Amino acid sequence: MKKIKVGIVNYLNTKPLLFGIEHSPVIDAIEPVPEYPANIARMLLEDEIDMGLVPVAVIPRMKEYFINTNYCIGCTQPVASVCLFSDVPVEEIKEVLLDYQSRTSVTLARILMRDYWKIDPVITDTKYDYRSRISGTTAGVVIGDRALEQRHKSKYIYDLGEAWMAHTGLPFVFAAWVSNKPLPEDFVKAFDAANAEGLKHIDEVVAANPYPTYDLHEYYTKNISYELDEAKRKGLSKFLELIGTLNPVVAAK
Ligand SMILES: C=C(O[C@@H]1C=C(C(=O)O)C=C[C@H]1O)C(=O)O
Repeated sequence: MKKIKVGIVNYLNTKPLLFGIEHSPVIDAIEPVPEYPANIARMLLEDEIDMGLVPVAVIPRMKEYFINTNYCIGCTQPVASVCLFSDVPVEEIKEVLLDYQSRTSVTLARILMRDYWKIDPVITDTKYDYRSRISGTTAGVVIGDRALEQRHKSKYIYDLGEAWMAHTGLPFVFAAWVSNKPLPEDFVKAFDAANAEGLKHIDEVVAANPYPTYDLHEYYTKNISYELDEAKRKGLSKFLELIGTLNPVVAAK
């Protein structure tokens, strides 16, 4: 049988879900494609993969989409790895560099700058590592493992998950298992069960990934929230609605 191509975010935050997938028979039904989130989004839009841990900000650009399983990369507390990093307080920021690896968080940052922080800095897209340019009044949105590193470097750290919750009172979903076609029900069920199983093995995942930069147990159990429950689905709808209020050119990036 043809394997289902699945884009898997190559960050530490995905390891618990990946552990479950790799230890489940469902691994034989898939071809895993490890990539950073913006590339997973592009591959799904271009039908190079069937499903992925897809940045939810690209959902409005899909002809047809299906949100599979009850798992996601979300947060109900500060997320730690999606932040606006700056040398100066937010109201003094003049330019914001946006992470080329992100689709959701850069969109979220635009919404929060407009509606929550009420600042209007110059927004600059990036194409490659830009972190050394975060200095003075130039701030940067950084996601993933690189954000956990940047926490040791920047004086001001504005957590985008925390700001979203302060602004809306809702949890946030960064990425979900989105497919561009309906997938077999028995596959989705097995994939859901594999995700659930992975989350029961956090201690093993932490042990397998020595990481002096940040406490991964804390990251997996307090910062990232993996259950795609009702409250998160509400947060997701609200976010998709707000994307529609952005300048269409920007929203479609
Ligand atoms: C919490 C995170 O969520 C990620 C953020 C994404 C984005 O901004 O597009 C996409 C996938 C998630 O892995 C993170 O990477 O730190």
